Amino acid sequence: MPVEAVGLSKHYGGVTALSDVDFELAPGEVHAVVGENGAGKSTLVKILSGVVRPDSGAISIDGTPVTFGSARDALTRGVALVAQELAVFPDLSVIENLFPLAPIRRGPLLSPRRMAALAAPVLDELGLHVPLGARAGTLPLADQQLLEIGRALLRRPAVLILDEPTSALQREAVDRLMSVLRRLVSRGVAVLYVSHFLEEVLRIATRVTVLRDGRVAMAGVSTSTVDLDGVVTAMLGSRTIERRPVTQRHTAGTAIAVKGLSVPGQLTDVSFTVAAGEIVGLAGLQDAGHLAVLAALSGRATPTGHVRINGASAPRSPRAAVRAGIAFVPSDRKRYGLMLDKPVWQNTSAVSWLGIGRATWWLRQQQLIDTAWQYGTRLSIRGAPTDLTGTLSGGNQQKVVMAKWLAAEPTVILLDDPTRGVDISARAEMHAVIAELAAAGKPVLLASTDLAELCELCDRVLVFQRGRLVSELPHTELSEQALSVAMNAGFGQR
Ligand SMILES: Nc1ncnc2c1ncn2[C@@H]1O[C@H](COP(=O)(O)OP(=O)(O)OP(=O)(O)O)[C@@H](O)[C@H]1O
Repeated sequence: MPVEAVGLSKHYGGVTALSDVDFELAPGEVHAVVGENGAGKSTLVKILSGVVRPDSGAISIDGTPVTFGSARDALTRGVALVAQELAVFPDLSVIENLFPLAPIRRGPLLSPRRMAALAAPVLDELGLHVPLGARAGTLPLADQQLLEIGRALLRRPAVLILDEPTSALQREAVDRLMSVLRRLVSRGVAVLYVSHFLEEVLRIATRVTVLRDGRVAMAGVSTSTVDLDGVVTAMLGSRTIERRPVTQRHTAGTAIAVKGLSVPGQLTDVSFTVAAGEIVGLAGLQDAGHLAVLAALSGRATPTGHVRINGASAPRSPRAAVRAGIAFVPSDRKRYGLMLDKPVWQNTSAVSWLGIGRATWWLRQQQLIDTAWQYGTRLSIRGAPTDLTGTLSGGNQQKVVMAKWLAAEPTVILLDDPTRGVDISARAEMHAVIAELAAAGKPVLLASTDLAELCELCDRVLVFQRGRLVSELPHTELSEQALSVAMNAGFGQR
């Protein structure tokens, strides 16, 4: 057994993140850890990889007790972590990110040519084809995620810990990662895999452990003896997921009209309309142009062409978009979404604040905290309005991003992977909220790497390839299979 943990506990102030957790990971297995947002998954993997020290409990590797002083300490013992929050160095190049210790260990072993030679097969295996000299911060989120995985693989770990490795990845990249993991496992590597994609988990993992409220609710059960229902029941305990029927919507009038929209290098001559109350999906592989549509409509790109949003022209900046009532919920919460060093309530009121001015903002503090409670309860955010946002679990942070836009009562909703890293019950709740916004007559544009999400929510989906709008699937024709085919079909169908 390379890793054996007994009685791990971790408290943050009054919050119990992990309580008396036993966990084992064998060579040549993928052991998945699942649970709702805030269940303690990241805390467990951070302890096992030396990032966080437990309050109590013991860890042994190959039967030898270990105490990790740091992540580097764990690395020297063969334990590598790909953390949930991406930690690429944005100003360093791809190759510098892959070999962050190279400047310290200078010498013939790590000459630039040698580094490139070592990196090439790993990046190839992962399907990450980017110039080695490119600045990591300029890469799309999915490539940054692959870059981090590549960095961990180059360490040739005996134990590889992946915390939500596929949250930004398209299906093809996920499939490639699965093949890589299968190869690693066949070589005897032990893999700990944390994910909210339960089907993916049951596909790749040999065993699954479920955490609930910091405790083990299902311990290392073989995936051949448990199904999706069993895992979900263990995750939720006595609770059930409330799936409220999607409110009947009446779409009327054109709310968004786009004609000949282009963004240099990203989008070419795209035209479509969205009715009030309609949810229109945007789908495409990486760099297909669908995200450029959101950027153009939210003031984050300078487009050419003709745009009318509720009768007004396209906003020229993110601030102008906010003032025009256009909400943009990003997938990259670290970069665009949140002030992590501020309490939750300041984040949830950050957008409304732009409209009401700083002085009033302070005067209305209690009211804003109440609003944060209200949305926190609605989206089941685990954490109080006064908690620092950075102390919330990843999925709960994503819910705060959503809450801050809801609190601003927007008139146009633009969403980019809004449920990334969010657990199944919160996902259902967020879907209900999106459907309600549409039912209230708001136009919604939804980009998502989660094809099931597009099928569940959208009235129709626009499919993009290489900067062009190539097809449109009405609700009646929507399926994950159909979407996948449309996204991958040869360029220029139209
Ligand atoms: N640094 C911290 N300070 C305070 N509380 C924390 C800290 N880190 C985690 N917590 C709390 O511990 C609990 C468990 O968090 P953890 O990140 O382990 O959950 P998780 O299962 O990984 O959730 P998610 O699926 O959202 O990533 C949460 O209530 C979280 O708010």
